[in-house]
Amino acid sequence: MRVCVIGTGYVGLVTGACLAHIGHDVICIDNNEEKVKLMKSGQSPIFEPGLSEIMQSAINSGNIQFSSDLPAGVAHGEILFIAVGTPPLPNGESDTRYVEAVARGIGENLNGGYKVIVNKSTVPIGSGDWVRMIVLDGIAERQKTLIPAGGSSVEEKLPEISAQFDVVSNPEFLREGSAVYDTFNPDRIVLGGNSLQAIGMMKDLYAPIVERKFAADQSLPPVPVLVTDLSSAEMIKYAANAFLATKISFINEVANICDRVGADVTQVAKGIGLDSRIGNKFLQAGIGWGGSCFPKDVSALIHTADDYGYEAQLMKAAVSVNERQRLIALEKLQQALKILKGKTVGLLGLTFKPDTDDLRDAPALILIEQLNRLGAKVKAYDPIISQTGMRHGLSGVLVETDAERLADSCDALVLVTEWQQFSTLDYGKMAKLMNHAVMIDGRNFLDPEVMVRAGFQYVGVGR
Ligand SMILES: NC(=O)c1ccc[n+]([C@@H]2O[C@H](COP(=O)([O-])OP(=O)(O)OC[C@H]3O[C@@H](n4cnc5c(N)ncnc54)[C@H](O)[C@@H]3O)[C@@H](O)[C@H]2O)c1
Ligand SMILES: O=c1ccn([C@@H]2O[C@H](COP(=O)(O)OP(=O)(O)O[C@H]3O[C@H](CO)[C@@H](O)[C@H](O)[C@H]3O)[C@@H](O)[C@H]2O)c(=O)[nH]1
Repeated sequence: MRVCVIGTGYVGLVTGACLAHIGHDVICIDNNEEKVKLMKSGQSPIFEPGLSEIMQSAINSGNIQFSSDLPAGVAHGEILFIAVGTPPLPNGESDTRYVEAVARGIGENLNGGYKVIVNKSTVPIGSGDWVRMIVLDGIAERQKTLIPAGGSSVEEKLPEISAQFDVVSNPEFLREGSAVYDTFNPDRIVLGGNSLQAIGMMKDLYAPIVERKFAADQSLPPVPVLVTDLSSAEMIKYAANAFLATKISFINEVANICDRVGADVTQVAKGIGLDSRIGNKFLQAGIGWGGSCFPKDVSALIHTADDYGYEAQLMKAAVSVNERQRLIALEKLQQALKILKGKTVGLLGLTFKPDTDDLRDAPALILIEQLNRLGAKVKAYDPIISQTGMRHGLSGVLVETDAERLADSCDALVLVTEWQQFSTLDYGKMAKLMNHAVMIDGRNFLDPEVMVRAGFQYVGVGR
């Protein structure tokens, strides 16, 4: 099928590349010319395992094009994905201005056969109908520009724009760091809308994925496809993220109690996770959740509830537990070093999770800010950020090129991101290079006994 994906961030680029890889004819549109240039040269503007390979295979098969030409994209696609960002406004509300710009742009350029406009961005409940309205506005705007010069009556002279379309909500559940894998191996596909034709086209589009033709385990039953109304589809996305974030806040709260009573939260998580009603995923206690989605999506749902006069108490509690949790490493550093002024703290990892270069709402950023406030010097080593350096605009932190340089002269290390590489560092050597060999393991990632043998005073979270 002919597909146009508008917005080539994590979601748009992975979606576009994966759909091209499974045989669709895809054009990816972005208004950032630099990004388009980079993608045209076969390079991915983001670090995401497996993405460059998928992009390259799609480029080689001629199934993918990159462009900043929205009209060309709209003309090309039978299915038009909106995949631009929906960042948070200061009050927690979702900023939908990029979605609005794209929807208007689609309307202004619609002319021709039937199109399905798909909201893949995470958008507030009700946005499906709103997008429809904006597209219609765009069509009306264009129509005005088409009135022939000298036309006296709009009704008389208005040319026909053939613009039949439906809007579908198709929320995205991929995780950064495993986005390509998640796209080919989804737990479910959610389609919201009331047009049989549009839903039928979406099912055709995803058929190879539903039938697990590109899955790691092709013997599994087909991927469940949930067809529902627009608002429920939009709500599913927010509810899924809010539930997962709450689950993490819950285990973090349990970890803080474990710290006080002398229990080990990793054992507790194992013990409760074996209950199939609870499940063992998202029970990793640590320094709190971050990233481009959980914080903004939970806040947006709280804001929506607020708009309807409902106080989302549980979600607000999940957020406040998380805000406190992000400072837990600071508290533990103060317990170990007492005074932080003048001390040097090294951060192992900067990104909000491993296998991504994304620093959006990363717990490391708050730690850097707070350590600076308390007069500590902050250094960091991150397998990806150390390579890409200051392009990320970090301030208040010296980014080192390897873990041993990081350890040199530090008074403590904090493991912030559980990069796999951090399991095989020479911790014995690192401990010797430090002023004080203190290790705050913000992800309970390291083996406490190994750390003690390496010469560290080891401090985990709830263990
Ligand atoms: N990042 C994730 O893991 C993830 C997962 C699921 C859902 N989502 C949701 O998907 C949406 C996109 O997220 P993201 O992280 O990929 O965003 P992003 O910020 O990484 O990328 C957005 C892209 O859209 C482009 N853009 C903005 N305005 C445009 C316009 N008018 N025309 C063309 N391109 C335009 C930007 O240049 C950028 O490349 C958000 O709503 C997000 O909540 C994200
Ligand atoms: O047991 C856990 C699991 C995760 N985290 C933290 O939670 C945050 C989010 O992690 P993860 O969910 O793995 O990454 P994202 O890429 O942000 O993915 C989430 O957000 C996406 C955007 O909406 C959704 O599509 C995904 O389904 C959803 O998992 C990160 O800071 C993790 O360190 C924990 O602290 N403990």
